[in-house]
Amino acid sequence: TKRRRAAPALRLPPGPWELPVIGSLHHIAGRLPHRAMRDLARRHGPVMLLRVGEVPTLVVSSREAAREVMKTHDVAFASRPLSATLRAMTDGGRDIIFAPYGDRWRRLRKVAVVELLSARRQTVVGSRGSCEPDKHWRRRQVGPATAAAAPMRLLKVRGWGGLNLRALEGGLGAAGDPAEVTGAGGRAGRRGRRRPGGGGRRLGRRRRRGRGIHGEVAAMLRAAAARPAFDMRAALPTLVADTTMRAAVGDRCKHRDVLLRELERCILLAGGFNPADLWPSSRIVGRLSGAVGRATACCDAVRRVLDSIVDEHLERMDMAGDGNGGGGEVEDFLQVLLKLHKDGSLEIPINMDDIKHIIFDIFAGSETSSVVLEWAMAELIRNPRSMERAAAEVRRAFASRGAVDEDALAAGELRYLRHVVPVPRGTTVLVNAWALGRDERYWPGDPEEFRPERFEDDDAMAAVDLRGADFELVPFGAGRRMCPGMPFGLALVEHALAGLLLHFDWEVPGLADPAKLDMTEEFGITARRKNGLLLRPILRVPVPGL
Ligand code: HEM
Repeated sequence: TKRRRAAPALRLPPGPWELPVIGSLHHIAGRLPHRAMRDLARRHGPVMLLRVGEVPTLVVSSREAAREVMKTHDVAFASRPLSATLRAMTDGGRDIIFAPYGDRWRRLRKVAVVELLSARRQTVVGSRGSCEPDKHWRRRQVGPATAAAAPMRLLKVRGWGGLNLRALEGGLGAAGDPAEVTGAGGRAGRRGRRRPGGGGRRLGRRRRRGRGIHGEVAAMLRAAAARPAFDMRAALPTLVADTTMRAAVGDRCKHRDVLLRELERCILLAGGFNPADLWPSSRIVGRLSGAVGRATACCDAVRRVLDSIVDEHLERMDMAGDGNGGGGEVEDFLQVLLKLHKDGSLEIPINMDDIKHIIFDIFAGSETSSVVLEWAMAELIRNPRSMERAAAEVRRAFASRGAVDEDALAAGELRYLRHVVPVPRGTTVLVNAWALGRDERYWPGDPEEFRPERFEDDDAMAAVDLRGADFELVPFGAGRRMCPGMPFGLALVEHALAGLLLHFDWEVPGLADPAKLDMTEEFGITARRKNGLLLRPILRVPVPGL
């Protein structure tokens, strides 16, 4: 085909790396794909080209190969594959997560980083209004972990990631763009004081309405204290959704449950191996599959909710007259986007639909935080010694203060040269982050075992960085498309977990041996727990406000 003739070359290891998967699609569809692909990689090597339906799919399962994709050839792999389902869901990539790499993606991401996810904003969003943003950030970035942050480091859950989706769009070896916004922890954090789009005008930094991370976590803890059994599966996504929407649209969203339900559908559709996506050239398969129709329905339902949120905002902004809405006290992310739309100051104009996609991205992108929290709680329940140690440390740090203190928490060869093999343009690339985080070569001992002590100072693995520098642990991805919500996600996860461990001991009702807790995984675009997590809270440190 045309695409094949234009094939660039990627350095790959020797071996039988091209496998037709059509005959054994059950490997992928019937089991968890990341686990199935890890097993295939053990037999066939860390770089395999699978043919999943008609789609050439390069599966990458070693840190060297992951580095090739996400660092050496980051530009070539800087787009994500847009299957028919994803195209329907995102109006052809009008959002940030699935926007094709280029100027438009760069500018949208920059707006999100600067106006919502940067350290400065994160502090505003999460704070009780007390700490200085820059100091707060610097301490988080370079400072040695404080005593309070130490227990949280113990709780790093290895291999959070599922499959990182990338697509080979451009040629390999293209020059990088020095003006890239890589994430809130990088250059963007330092540059994040200017208005995106080059306007140079500083956006108002007013105090936000209501509470941020601290307040939402406190509300969850009060709810836990009032119940004999606490349903983590319901509570954690609610916590994350409320915190994120407060930051994005200024308040809790009254349509939160509808958005969560639609998000659930999107995640299943986006991560599923839909026939329409695997045989894109077949109209019959496309029609029979129904996935595109379901994706369009999801997209429409989300748009209806966001329509009403946007209308309310516009009304408030009109009434306030100063363009800020809410009586001049608040400027949330949606207002920033609406103003950019109205005054056209973003070099690449955004329309109202784009704005809705971006807001939903923020809502959807943060979902991972609740997945991580639920896994962390489940692992701690199964490993009472780790739980005991973590809870003891959190209580030592915070019990005398009566609550988690945000400021204290914040203070914390290429063997591929042998063969050069053509990789067709348009190939889907799956970096199996899940497999990397469980690889015996990088995590000796029992790599599947939850052992937070791995990350303690005297262990060889303590220096492994989860911010995209060490490719055996890439929960937030790496390179240009790395997660821009990392500081926000980490702050939320750490704060919520510290609160849960500070105030309560936890038990599983009716389960005598915690080691028997069900840990089955479910497949979706993120690696989630299959079954819920109903836990009994036993109050240890009074919850403030009760
Ligand atoms: C613990 C929490 C989180 C984890 C583990 C996580 C993980 C990830 C991963 C693995 C990627 C793909 C990176 C790649 O392709 O290299 C990603 C992308 C993204 N995440 Fe997160 N994330 C988290 C929290 C958040 C939050 C809180 C937000 C927003 C509020 C967010 C917004 C996004 C966005 C917009 C992208 C797409 C970036 C782009 O394509 O340019 N994430 N995240």
